[in-house]
Amino acid sequence: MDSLLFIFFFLLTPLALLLLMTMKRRRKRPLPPGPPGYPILGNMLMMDQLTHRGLMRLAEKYGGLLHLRLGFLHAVTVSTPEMARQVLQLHDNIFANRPATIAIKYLTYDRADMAFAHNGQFWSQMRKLCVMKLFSRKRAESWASVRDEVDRTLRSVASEPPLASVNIGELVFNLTKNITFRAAFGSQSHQEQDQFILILQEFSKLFGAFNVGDFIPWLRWLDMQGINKRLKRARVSLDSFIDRIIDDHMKNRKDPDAGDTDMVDDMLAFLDESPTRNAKEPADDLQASLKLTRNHIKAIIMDVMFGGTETVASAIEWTMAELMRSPSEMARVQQELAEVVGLDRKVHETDLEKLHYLKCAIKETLRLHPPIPLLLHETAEDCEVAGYFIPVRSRVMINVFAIGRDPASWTNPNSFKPSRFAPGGDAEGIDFKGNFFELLPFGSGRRSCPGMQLGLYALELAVAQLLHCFTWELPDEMKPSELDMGDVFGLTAPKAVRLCAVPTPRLTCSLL
Ligand code: HEM
Repeated sequence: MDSLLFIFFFLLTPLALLLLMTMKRRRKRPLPPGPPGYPILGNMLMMDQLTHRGLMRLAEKYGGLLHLRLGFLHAVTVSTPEMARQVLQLHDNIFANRPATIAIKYLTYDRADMAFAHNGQFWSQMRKLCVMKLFSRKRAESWASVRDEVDRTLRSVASEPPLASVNIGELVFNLTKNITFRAAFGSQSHQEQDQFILILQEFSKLFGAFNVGDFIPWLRWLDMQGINKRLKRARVSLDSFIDRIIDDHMKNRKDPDAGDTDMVDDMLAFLDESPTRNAKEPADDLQASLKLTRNHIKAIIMDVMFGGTETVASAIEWTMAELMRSPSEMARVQQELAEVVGLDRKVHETDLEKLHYLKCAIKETLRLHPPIPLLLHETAEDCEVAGYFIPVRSRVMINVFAIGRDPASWTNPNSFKPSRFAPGGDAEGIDFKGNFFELLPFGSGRRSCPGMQLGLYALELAVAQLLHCFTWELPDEMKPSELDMGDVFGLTAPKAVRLCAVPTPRLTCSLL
């Protein structure tokens, strides 16, 4: 009896008090508004509405900060510039973690990459490595692969028979895939590239697969969909593929200052088993403190492949599609190209800075079609935003797509009007570097895109060359207004129907 009393007073009473205090605190600060859900399942039956477009519609009804319960998980969506400022600037240290599904944890070697690492020391060192070495401006400028691959794409278009329609979507996806593959691994055989694409495709399917265990943890062990077996197989294929490439690179070490290194070369200096790892010179702070394993290298390479391929490809395709749907805007961009570059040569990188209207058209495309429409973050602790309670480990979805079309921030938000960013336009001076919360295609703050410079370089050069070297007509006498502008939702939001168009050479010089 005595021991029962002891348990009651010394263990249960404090626990009950704690519970009461938490409930009292919670009652003062409600969760953000949201649609009602069912017991245990919460809003899981609304899964098909959790796309950028579905969430934008829900935000119109419930507001810029919206709460959903997905099984045992709290989810919050952010759909206005002001709410985005609150989570990405005011409370950025709380909102800078990343959520990860079972599949993502396994395929990133338990968050050994940068994109899925939680905000902390490891992530900040990885970020330094990426910003200073792997994705630096110097690398962008010396990225011969961008120039070479864009030229190769132009040659392939120029060699099409007259009046043949070109699938621009496929063309530019191949282009960006080749660019990132060469930047990551250097030149490899086509056979190796095809093998790697198969691995990437399986990773992509597994990243997007719905897994009940992510929402109801006690159902994890069941593996009803057989996902665990597929995850193991996918990782074994990646291991054997990249281990071979790392071994080859270790055998043929390159001078890091030679200027022709790829990302694997650059990361070898940080590999724990590397012979140069403990060399006396040069040992900057990062090299002394950051130790990478092969798993880190594999995980970072996957970040680059996923972060840098489809994003850039979909931005090129959307820019071309928006311009083809607005012939007067297309004419203005091509007129600028003719004046700045001249019709007797291709575009040089140094021309890009002078192509102001082309840049406006790209900015307007990124506003209407941000390649990553939902930014996924996770809270590191309980907090309060705009008077609402957001629990720790909530999944946060920042709806950049809805924000870019916010009627309170943009006039005619759904129209394609590049001139809004030009001198005298009502959005003049707004850029996408993360200071203007109404335009966030690259995010803002500590988790914003570290590959922005590289991405923009490939995007601007590809669009400029395609529009300068050719005029484009829609096939089969299709009218611009008939162009399908629907998108599909996944890790990115590319065009649902690939853009096809008929090119006619525009320059007096040969492209072949
Ligand atoms: C048009 C091109 C691109 C767009 C629109 C884009 C957009 C984004 C966005 C929106 C984020 C997430 C921001 C957040 O969660 O708050 C992101 C993160 C990231 N991007 Fe990009 N990106 C592009 C190109 C690239 C390229 C070329 C690379 C690599 C070479 C890259 C690598 C990454 C990585 C590694 C992250 C994760 C950063 C972190 O979690 O700390 N991206 N990008």
